[in-house]
Amino acid sequence: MASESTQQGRASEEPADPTEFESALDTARRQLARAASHIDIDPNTVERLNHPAKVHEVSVPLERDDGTVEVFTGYRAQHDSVRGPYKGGLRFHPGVSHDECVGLAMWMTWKCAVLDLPFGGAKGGVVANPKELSSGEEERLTRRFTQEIRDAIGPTRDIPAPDMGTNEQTMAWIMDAYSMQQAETTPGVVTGKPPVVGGSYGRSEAPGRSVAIITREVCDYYDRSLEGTTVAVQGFGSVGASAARLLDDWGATIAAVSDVNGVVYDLDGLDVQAIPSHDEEPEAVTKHADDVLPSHEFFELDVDVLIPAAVGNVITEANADAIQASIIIEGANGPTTSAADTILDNRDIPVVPDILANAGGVTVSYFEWLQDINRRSWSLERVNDELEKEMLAAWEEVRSEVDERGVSWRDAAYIVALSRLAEAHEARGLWP
Ligand SMILES: NC(=O)C1=CN([C@@H]2O[C@H](COP(=O)(O)OP(=O)(O)OC[C@H]3O[C@@H](n4cnc5c(N)ncnc54)[C@H](OP(=O)(O)O)[C@@H]3O)[C@@H](O)[C@H]2O)C=CC1
Ligand SMILES: O=C(O)CCC(=O)C(=O)O
Repeated sequence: MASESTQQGRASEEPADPTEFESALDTARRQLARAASHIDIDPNTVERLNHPAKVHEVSVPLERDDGTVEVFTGYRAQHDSVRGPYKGGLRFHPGVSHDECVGLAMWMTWKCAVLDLPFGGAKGGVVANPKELSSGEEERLTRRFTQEIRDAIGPTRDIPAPDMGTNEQTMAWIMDAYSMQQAETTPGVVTGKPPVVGGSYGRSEAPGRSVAIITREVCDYYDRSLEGTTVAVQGFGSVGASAARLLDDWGATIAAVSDVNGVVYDLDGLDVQAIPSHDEEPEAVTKHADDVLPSHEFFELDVDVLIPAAVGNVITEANADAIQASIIIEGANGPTTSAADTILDNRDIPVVPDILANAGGVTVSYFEWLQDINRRSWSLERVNDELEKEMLAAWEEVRSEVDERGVSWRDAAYIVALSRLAEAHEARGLWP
């Protein structure tokens, strides 16, 4: 039984009204509360999981190319480490905030647990728009941020990785800055590095590959062949472009892709292999297109599968009723608000959650960490084979919860994750 003071603490942490703006933290807390109600879990463990273990907030001074100094804010939220070192990406984006990092760190905890990886959850970032920084400024910002969080990270403590606005190059700078501070080369401090400095083959495509694998399995589950299935993918970055290209390879028709400026749509199929990804050329989806639909029309497209793979909070109660697709696969983290989740549930539109669908990124990060520890490089074929096995194992666990309990895909994934976390907390004896 929780003490009165804990219950008071809980009440004060209630997420805001779901019809108002919902932060990643609000969504993550609502999802946790809902999933916990399906299983027999100690309320003290749930209360612990409702809060991050630590949030580091740092000021990051940057000397701009013109000699002026601007101070940016950076965060590293560490949610839970009961199953292993903290793990999760770093974002460079103007929308980064304390609460966003905490919500995203919670999702990392569940994601690692769904995949049964020996990691906990973290997330961080810098409140900055990389499109407004020169390459030199981006490098100085990254190195200084690394210096500010150096005591919080490390190969057995907390291992960052890429997320929106960061990439292999960012990770190489972090590895170099950290290694210089430690006076020894430490590849295991970050994952998602270029293979030439200890990165894993296949890491940058891995989250998109897992989205494609799960889309294939979900289509099969609902007796739908990928051949003839039309798919719309929002965002053409590390996640969206790889998912779209693989699904195209596997016979699906990619009818729409989008970037920050809008949507490109052709029901007969787009040549997604020829469109540069965000990393190759930002905003290339719309830059070279003749007809561009406004961004909000993405959710009303007449396609079979929607894959939001850009930013969070895009499927809301304002557009959930207008969705025509019959399956949603979450490529981005937190694209669906709680209110939208309820609407889609009532409309019998399955939403396959981020913590399963895009988990290929952190899974290959785990492979990279193992390769760094062992100083051995795996071939691309081995990485992709092992990823396929891990994703299918997680898919089977989640699918059987859906079949046995009749719960949503999100609740099923949470049940798998929470059961593992509860057992680990109990085994370590951290809780009464
Ligand atoms: N990278 C990773 O390893 C993983 C990332 N994720 C999640 O996937 C999502 C995308 O990340 P990632 O692919 O790495 O990001 P990238 O930075 O590689 O690409 C982001 C893409 O989204 C587009 N975009 C940005 N803002 C908007 C918007 N408001 N509306 C529509 N499109 C937009 C960008 O367009 P433009 O080119 O015009 O800027 C770009 O195509 C995030 O939620 C991230 O947390 C999840 C698992 C792993
Ligand atoms: O690879 C990782 O460690 C984390 C990737 C990530 O940030 C995510 O899955 O959201």
